[in-house]
Amino acid sequence: MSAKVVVSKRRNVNRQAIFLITLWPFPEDFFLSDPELKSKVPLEYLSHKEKYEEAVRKACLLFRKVIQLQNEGKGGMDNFREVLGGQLGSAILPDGNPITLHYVMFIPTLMGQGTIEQQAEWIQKAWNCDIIGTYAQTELGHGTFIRGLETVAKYDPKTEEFVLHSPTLTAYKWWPGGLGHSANYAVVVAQLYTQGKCHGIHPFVVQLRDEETHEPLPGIKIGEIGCKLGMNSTNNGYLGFDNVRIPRNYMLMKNSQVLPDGTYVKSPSSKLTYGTMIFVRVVLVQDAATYLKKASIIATRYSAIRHQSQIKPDQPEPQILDYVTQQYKLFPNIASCFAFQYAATWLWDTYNNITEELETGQLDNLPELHATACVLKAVSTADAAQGVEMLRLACGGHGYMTASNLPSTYGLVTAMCTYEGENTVLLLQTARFLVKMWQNKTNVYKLPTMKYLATALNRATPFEKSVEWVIAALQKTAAGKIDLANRHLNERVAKGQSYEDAWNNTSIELVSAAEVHGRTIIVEQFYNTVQGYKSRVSKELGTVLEQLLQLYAVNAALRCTGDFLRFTEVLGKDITVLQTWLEELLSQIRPNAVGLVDSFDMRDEILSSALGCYDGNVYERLFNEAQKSPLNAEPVNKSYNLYLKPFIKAQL
Ligand SMILES: CCCCCCCC(=O)SCCNC(=O)CCNC(=O)[C@H](O)C(C)(C)COP(=O)(O)OP(=O)(O)OC[C@H]1O[C@@H](n2cnc3c(N)ncnc32)[C@H](O)[C@@H]1OP(=O)(O)O
Ligand SMILES: Cc1cc2nc3c(=O)[nH]c(=O)nc-3n(C[C@H](O)[C@H](O)[C@H](O)COP(=O)(O)OP(=O)(O)OC[C@H]3O[C@@H](n4cnc5c(N)ncnc54)[C@H](O)[C@@H]3O)c2cc1C
Repeated sequence: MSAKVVVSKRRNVNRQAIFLITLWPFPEDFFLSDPELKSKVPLEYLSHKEKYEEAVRKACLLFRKVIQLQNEGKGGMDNFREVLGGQLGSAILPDGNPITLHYVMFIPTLMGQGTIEQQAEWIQKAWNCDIIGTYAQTELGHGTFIRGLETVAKYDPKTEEFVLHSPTLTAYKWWPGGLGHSANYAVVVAQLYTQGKCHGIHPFVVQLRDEETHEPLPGIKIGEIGCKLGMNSTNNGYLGFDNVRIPRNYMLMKNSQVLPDGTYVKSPSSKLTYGTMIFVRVVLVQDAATYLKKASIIATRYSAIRHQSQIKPDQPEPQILDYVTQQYKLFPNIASCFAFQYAATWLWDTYNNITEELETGQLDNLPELHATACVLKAVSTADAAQGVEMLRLACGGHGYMTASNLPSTYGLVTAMCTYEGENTVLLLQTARFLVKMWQNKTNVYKLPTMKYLATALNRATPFEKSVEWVIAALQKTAAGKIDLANRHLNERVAKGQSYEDAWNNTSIELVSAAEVHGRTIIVEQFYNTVQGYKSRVSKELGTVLEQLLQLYAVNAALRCTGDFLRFTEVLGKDITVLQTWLEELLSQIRPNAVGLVDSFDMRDEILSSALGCYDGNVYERLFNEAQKSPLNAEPVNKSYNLYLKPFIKAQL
């Protein structure tokens, strides 16, 4: 079947209507039609240095255009979100944006951790890009355990300055995006010492480079950390301090202060220092959805084009989209795109509501927000990374081509499992809060994401083929796992282990319990969203949304088969019903598969993929991309006469 026929075979699925989280009309054309935002040579054929230089060129043009839109009154933060996110952002800068951290962490930290006066001093400069910042927290020796960070900031009351110093090599900041050669300022997280006492980690604004010459300032040792699995133009850098002095008011003092005489004024909560990390984790759930959508579009469209093998001996080669195993690789990932999108939207609203409460000094909901942001970031990024790799494999050899854009997308999405809190560590953070709520259930009913813990364990959940049953079974399983882990914790303590050792020895169960809790939230949000839409969309659309919800739920249930058999009333025969249900749903979704991924509404320029192009001309595009290889510029490469020919002759 030629590409043209495939294009016309798209079902009458309304592209906009399906994806009901319609984004405001962002002017994609304003960016994508700009020839200066296109690379003259495919990035993969540039050197490491050229990749970075090309990325800086594009990033500056990109943000200049965003600021132009803003000055013309055409959008604000939403435009930044678009160009920084996994959709347009990664299309224009597929190997990472060296200025991302300026907008994603430097400015938000100034806003979240600076006093009003400090915001007045720094925010406008940052928005105007008079200064370019990054967020320097991680060190060579510490990324997760931030209470163990070694960079010190010692207050000198005589000069009313802080002296920043890296006492060891492992104290060097390592990883911050843009730190290598792009940023001239940073928020630096360091151990605060004043009047001879350490008060833990605090954020400081530090100038790194001269604002005119960009030369590193005295006492600043700075550079780039080298090649990585992906994101090689993000300019992740290292930073060491040799007794660098900064004025007292360069410590961001919204939550805690150091007075001119060195007196330390404690924050209402040490946890407020961690605020920026919650914000980014919330943003990453949306990015997980975006990267998974991109890979789903590419792999599904390619699966409609690719013909291979035979289902029946006397039949022509079918679309690989007709193999049920191929559908099983693709369709649950399509359903996950919707699930993560709806979870991201719900989490973003929750974050905004609770952040407003924090502004009024109300901290009650911060612990649940932290636990929820941790688990949704961990589950969505892990599933998205696994999903993108599965979708790459579903495209066979051509999925391994750089021109497919699947390897690069994998490089971007898998990094999210590590940065902004390594996933295991974040799941343990959620587990810590779940166990605390389990041990003292008096307030659990007040927690929207955890109130099920009050009743789920003893609630009967007789099997039925419904999403409602899956949610109830997931809740009962999560409660059962938390209860069991808590019992094992107590048994270990009773046998004489310290609570910390007991925690470590129970941590596999704790991580698993937190993960099931996270999946419970995602399925429930998907369910709530679909219920909310059903009365507002056409019957056909409601049916498709219901099919996607059921597919996501039954797939989540089948991933938990072992735990369901341990913690719910489900029996082996019920698992067979779930498997058959899944297969029915794959068949029901098949006619709309291409229309569904079209509804993600990503243009070819965003997909940047020879396999995912809307017109389906895959083979021509693969061949044209191959011609861009510098090796094809000449029929005989010089290595033949230099090495190969002498080698061959020597063997004769
Ligand atoms: C496009 C996007 C680009 C982004 C690029 C990437 C940028 C980065 O990677 S920036 C660096 C990110 N680094 C991290 O996320 C570090 C991860 N580590 C951590 O957050 C902490 O070390 C952590 C939470 C694991 C442990 O911290 P620690 O202080 O030892 O906490 P812990 O002892 O476990 O708990 C202390 C209390 O603080 C609470 N807490 C911890 N973190 C937070 C938080 N972020 N918000 C609120 N509360 C928190 C805990 O819940 C606990 O509360 P309680 O005592 O009531 O139970
Ligand atoms: C692409 C990229 C961009 C980044 N950008 C920035 C940035 O801009 N700014 C910045 O400050 N940082 C940045 N980082 C650093 C990132 O935040 C850290 O890598 C991350 O926090 C993990 O810390 P780590 O690398 O020290 O890993 P570690 O914490 O050493 O983790 C290694 C292993 O130890 C395990 N482990 C650690 N602690 C525990 C525990 N308590 N219990 C159980 N297991 C544990 C982990 O699960 C993991 O398996 C970036 C990282 C990447 C990959």
